[in-house]
Amino acid sequence: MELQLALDLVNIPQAKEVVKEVEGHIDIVEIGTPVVINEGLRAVKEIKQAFPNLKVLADLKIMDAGAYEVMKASEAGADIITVLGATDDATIKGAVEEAKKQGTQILVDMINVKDLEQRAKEIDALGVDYICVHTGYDLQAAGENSFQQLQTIKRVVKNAKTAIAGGIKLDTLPEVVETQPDLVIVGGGITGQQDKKAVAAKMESLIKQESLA
Ligand SMILES: O=C([C@H](O)CO)[C@H](O)[C@H](O)COP(=O)(O)O
Repeated sequence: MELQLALDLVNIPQAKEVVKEVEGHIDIVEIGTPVVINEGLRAVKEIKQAFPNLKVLADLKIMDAGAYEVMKASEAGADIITVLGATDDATIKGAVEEAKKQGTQILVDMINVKDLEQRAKEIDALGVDYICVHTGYDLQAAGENSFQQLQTIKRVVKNAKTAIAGGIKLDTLPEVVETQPDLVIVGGGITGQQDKKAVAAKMESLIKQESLA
């Protein structure tokens, strides 16, 4: 099980500061969608250059032009790029083919997918690397989470790795790791804390314990 730090509400210098603080405790650093909107793929490039030992995920949430956008993110230094599960298969296939050429990986974000079980099976057959359940900020504000959805994809996904994102905090992490996703994505649960390093270290320890169990 791996831990991904999601950076959403920062600029590039702030992103570097946060990563410097917690880099020993995370596996992947995510350049979040709001950061890409504000700073462009330059954010991916600068973080990869500054932290070459960490994998960098570009959260582009691709909905169209899969191959082209994956190519651009890969050229900027991304190791993993996100595509939305709600899009059509042609976009996902294009993204997967291009990622293979580039030596990068595709994480499909299932945010707002209505028939999760059926769509997860379809997407699993397309050769993606990760399938991720995700409750976005707007539904988190309404008290929702994806813990139940994680159990669904754990049951039906046979090839891809499974991942979960959306509002995970230190106190809810044990419930998440019990279901054994391959990847846990945490943003505000680390970035919103006073002592980010201590929280990331505790999360890492919970995740590694569960991986050994
Ligand atoms: O993908 C995300 C969201 O849609 C904003 O871009 C976040 O990175 C993801 O939800 C993880 O962040 P937290 O919910 O703060 O843990």
